[in-house]
Amino acid sequence: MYLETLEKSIYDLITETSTNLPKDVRRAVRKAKEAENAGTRAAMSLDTITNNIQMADDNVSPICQDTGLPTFKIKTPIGVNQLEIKAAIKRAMVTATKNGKLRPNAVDSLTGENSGDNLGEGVPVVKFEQWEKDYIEMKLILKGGGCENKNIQYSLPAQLEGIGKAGRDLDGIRKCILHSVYQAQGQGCSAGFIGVGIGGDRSSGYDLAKEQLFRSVDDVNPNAQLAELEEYIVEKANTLGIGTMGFGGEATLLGCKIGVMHRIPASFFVSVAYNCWAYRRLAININPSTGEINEWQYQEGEKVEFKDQGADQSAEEAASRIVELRAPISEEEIRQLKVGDVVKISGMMYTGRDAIHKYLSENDAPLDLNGQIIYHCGPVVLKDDEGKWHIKAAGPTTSIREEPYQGDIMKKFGIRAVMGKGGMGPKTLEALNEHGGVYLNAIGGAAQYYADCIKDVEGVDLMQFGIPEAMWHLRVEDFTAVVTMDSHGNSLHADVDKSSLEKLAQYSDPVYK
Ligand SMILES: O=C(O)C[C@H](O)C(=O)O
Ligand code: SF4
Repeated sequence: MYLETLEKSIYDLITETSTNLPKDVRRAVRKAKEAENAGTRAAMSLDTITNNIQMADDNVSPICQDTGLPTFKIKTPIGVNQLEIKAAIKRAMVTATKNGKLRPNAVDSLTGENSGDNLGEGVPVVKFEQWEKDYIEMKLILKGGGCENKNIQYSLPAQLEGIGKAGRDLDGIRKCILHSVYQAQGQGCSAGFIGVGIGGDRSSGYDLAKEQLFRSVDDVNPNAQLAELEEYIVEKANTLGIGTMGFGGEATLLGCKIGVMHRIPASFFVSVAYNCWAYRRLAININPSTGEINEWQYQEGEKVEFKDQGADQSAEEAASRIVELRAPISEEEIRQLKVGDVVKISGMMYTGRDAIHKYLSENDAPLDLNGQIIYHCGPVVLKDDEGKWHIKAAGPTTSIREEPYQGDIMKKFGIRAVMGKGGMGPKTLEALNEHGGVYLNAIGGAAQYYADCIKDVEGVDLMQFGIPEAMWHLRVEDFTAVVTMDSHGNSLHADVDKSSLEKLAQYSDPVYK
C-alpha cells in the first residue's frame, strides 16, 4: 500500500510540475507583463505566454513541450528505503509519459534512439540526502534544453565581450553574471531566471547554481552582500533591452539567486544556470509511513490566474501589419514580408528539428517541400485507440542549433519559411536573402497555445528518430508568429544583440572596489 500511494504522490508531483506553474513564478510573470509597454511585440509575447500558462492549467497538459531533464532532490529520514523511492519514481515517470504529462525525452547519446518512456542511463536524475526530520521531502525541477544550453561557466580572471576584464573579486563576479544574461539573448525563452554558483569546481559550481533555482523567487538572500548583488543584477539586466523572447523590451530577467561556496586556490568559477520563463519546479513533503503527500511547497501567497488575456488582439496592436500565409508560398510573397510583420499561418506545415536537419542535408526529403514551411518543433504526441495521433503540446525549439544546415536545406528543397524561436545567424540570413526565405519567430514555451492552432495530424515521417524528432505533417489554423529575419538582410536578433552589447558596456566600470 505504501509503495502504491508513494508512486501516486510522485505521479501527482510530476503532473503538477509539468502543467501548473508555481505561484511565485506566476507573480513574477505578471510583474513582467505590467512592466511591458502595450502594443509591443514583447507585450504580445507575454499575452501568449500567460494565455498558455492558463491553458496548461485548465487542460492539465504540459506548459512547454520540452519537459526537460527531470531532476529529483530528495531528503529522507534515517531508515527510509531509498531504493524503493527510486523505483517508484521510475514507475511514475513511465505512467506520466504514457499520459502525455511528459514528453519522451531520454535519448541514447551514441545511437540517437529515444527510449520512449523517459528512462535511460542517468535519467531521471535522482539525488538523495538524509536528514533529521521525520518526513520525506521531494523536490522536482523540469528544466528544458533550450535554457540549459544557455548555462555558462566563467573561470576567473576572464576578458568578457562588452563588459571587459573580470577579476577574482565581487566586481568580477558581477560582470560575469550580467554577461551571462546578455549571452543568453532570447534563446532560453526570456524573460528568464538565473541561479548562480560562486566557487566550487566545475561540477559542484553548477550544482550550486542549480540549487539556487529551488529558492523562492520572492526570498531574500541571508547574505547581505549577495542580496544586494541579486537586486542589482535584476535591475541592470532589465536595462539591456533584450526583452521577452529577445524581441526587445523591458522584461529580460525575472529573478537572480546567488549561492557561494569555498574554492581551491587555483580555481575561481562563476557558474550560471539559466531557466526559461517556464520555470517548472515544485516540491512535496511525504509521510514516510503512508506515502501520502502531507504538504505542497511554494504555496505562499495568492495564485495568479491569467484569464483571457486577448493574445490575438495584442498581436494586432503589435504588428506593423498582419499577413495571412498558406503553403505553398511563392518567392514573390516571401519577398514582401518584412521584419516586424505578424503572420497567421493556415494550411500545412512540417516539423523538423535536429535529427531531420542532419538527415535532410544527406538525403532526399520524404515529401515535396517546395514552397513549404518547416517548424522547428518537437511536440508531445499521443496515439488514440484508433491509432490516430493527437498533438498535446507543440511550441517551438531553439533554431540556432540548425544554423549549420538551414540555408543549404532551404535552397536544396525550395523551402520558403522556417519557424522556431531565438533567431538564426548570418549564414541563414544570407541564404534567406539569396533564395527568398523568411524566418518566423513563434513564442517559446507556448506549447498549449500552439497545440490549439493545430487542427489535425495528417501524417508522420522518419519516426525512427522518435516522437520529438520525427517529421510531423500538421494542418494548422491561424498559427501566429512574427517575422524576425526577412529576405532583405534584416534580422531583429542581430539588432537586439548589437544594442544589448552596447548597453552591457555601460556596466564596465567597477561597482565594488
Ligand atoms: O526541445 C524542445 O522542444 C525545446 C527546447 O527546450 C528549446 O528551448 O530549444
Ligand atoms: S522551449 Fe523555451 S520554455 Fe520550453 S523548455 Fe525550452 S527554453 Fe524553456
